[in-house]
Amino acid sequence: MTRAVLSLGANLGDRLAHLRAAVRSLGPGLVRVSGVYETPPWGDSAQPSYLNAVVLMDDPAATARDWLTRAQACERAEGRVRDPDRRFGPRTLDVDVIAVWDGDRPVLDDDPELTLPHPRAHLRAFVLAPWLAVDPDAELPGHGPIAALLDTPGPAADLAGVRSRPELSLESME
Ligand SMILES: Nc1ncnc2c1ncn2[C@@H]1O[C@H](COP(=O)(O)OP(=O)(O)OP(=O)(O)O)[C@@H](O)[C@H]1O
Ligand SMILES: Nc1nc2c(c(=O)[nH]1)N=C(CO)CN2
Repeated sequence: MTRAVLSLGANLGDRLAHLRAAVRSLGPGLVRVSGVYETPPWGDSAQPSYLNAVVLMDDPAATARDWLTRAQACERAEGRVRDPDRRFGPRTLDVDVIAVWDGDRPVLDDDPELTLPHPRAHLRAFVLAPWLAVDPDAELPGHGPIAALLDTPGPAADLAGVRSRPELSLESME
């Protein structure tokens, strides 16, 4: 049985529509959806700002690898095109697997195809802030409480630019 935290990001096209499509297609197993946040681009500043959110998932049948398969299927469905020359460049939809638990045990893996926890999650206010809002006691395996991570220099500096967009809810999409 696995639980997973996935992060969603979009900065091209109809950003909200891409996030909504991801939430809809992740469907069964969705436990909680964060609010939507407007965030400055991280890692490559010459691109539009992002909408970011985090979802908490739980599916007794899913392996850790299944979460990556589902994440990548969502990205493909939203027409994501990878630019090999821009590692952190713009995209219609990015779905990252932030962390996975098998029962109470965190899944740790240094496989480049699926590194767990996500190797840059602890540095990203655009992941930590939405996650904290839906699970204040959460811990990122190997790094500790996410509330404390948001107090570390990189995320703390970036947090000032992270803005809640309550009018852009992902929860009631009918
Ligand atoms: N935890 C993870 N979540 C998503 N992809 C991962 C993870 N660990 C490794 N990968 C691998 O990373 C590769 C590149 O993924 P992607 O293009 O989404 O990266 P990115 O979004 O540009 O950068 P970042 O992973 O820093 O957000 C994928 O082929 C995937 O197999
Ligand atoms: N604010 C923000 N910046 C990013 C994001 C993202 O989702 N949000 N995703 C990236 C992909 O690696 C690179 N930079």
